[in-house]
Amino acid sequence: RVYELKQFVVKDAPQTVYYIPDFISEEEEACLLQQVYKSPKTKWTQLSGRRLQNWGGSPHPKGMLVENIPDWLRTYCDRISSLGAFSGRTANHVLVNEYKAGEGIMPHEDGPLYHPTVSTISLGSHALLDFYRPVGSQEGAAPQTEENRFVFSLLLRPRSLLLLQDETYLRLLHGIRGRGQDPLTDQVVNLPAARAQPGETLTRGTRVSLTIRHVPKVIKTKLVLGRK
Ligand SMILES: O=C(O)CCC(=O)C(=O)O
Ligand SMILES: [Fe+2]
Repeated sequence: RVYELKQFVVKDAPQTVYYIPDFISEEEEACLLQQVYKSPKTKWTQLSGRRLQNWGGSPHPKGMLVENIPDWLRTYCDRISSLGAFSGRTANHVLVNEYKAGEGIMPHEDGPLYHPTVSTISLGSHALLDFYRPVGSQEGAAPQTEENRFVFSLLLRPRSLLLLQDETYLRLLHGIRGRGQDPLTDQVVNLPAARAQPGETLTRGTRVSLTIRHVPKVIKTKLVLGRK
């Protein structure tokens, strides 16, 4: 399993980043987008700079109350899990994020409630995912601006799969700048795999991402209706 993934490792990133272009087909992308936009309006949460759908339950320190993941997402949870992404476990949680051109997500850590692997399928448009050292992690008196905490970026093309593990997931923050255009520099470490050149500028459209993860601590409700 790991052997199959090995060819997709991003060598210029700290360990461990896999970037798989065209992980899904255009038909699958279209179907997924259709399903995302067919979901009930109440499934969306509006945040500043993006909209969000949560599937599988709300992760909680005491355990996640498991909710059903619909088949259209379950297929991808299974497909990614069978790559060995979650050390033999199966993904049970999906966040759907929608970003309009110019929107983004502040640098953050995903926190301890998830297995330390995140997998992301991008739909509709690209994004530049930026990585930062946490505040306070550098010696000396240099001001801790976002700029000098910045480490590298990854270009996520539509239909690609990104897998982040280990150091990259645990020690760095990740975010997406809220802007409409992305100039590509050599700080984007997966340009060849993403079939792009430094110096190019990509214009953003609406991107929908599926963030697929495994939440180890769950509570399964035993609701047995109509029985003693
Ligand atoms: O849209 C993305 O690729 C990133 C989403 C993310 O970081 C999150 O939901 O925690
Ligand atoms: Fe995140």
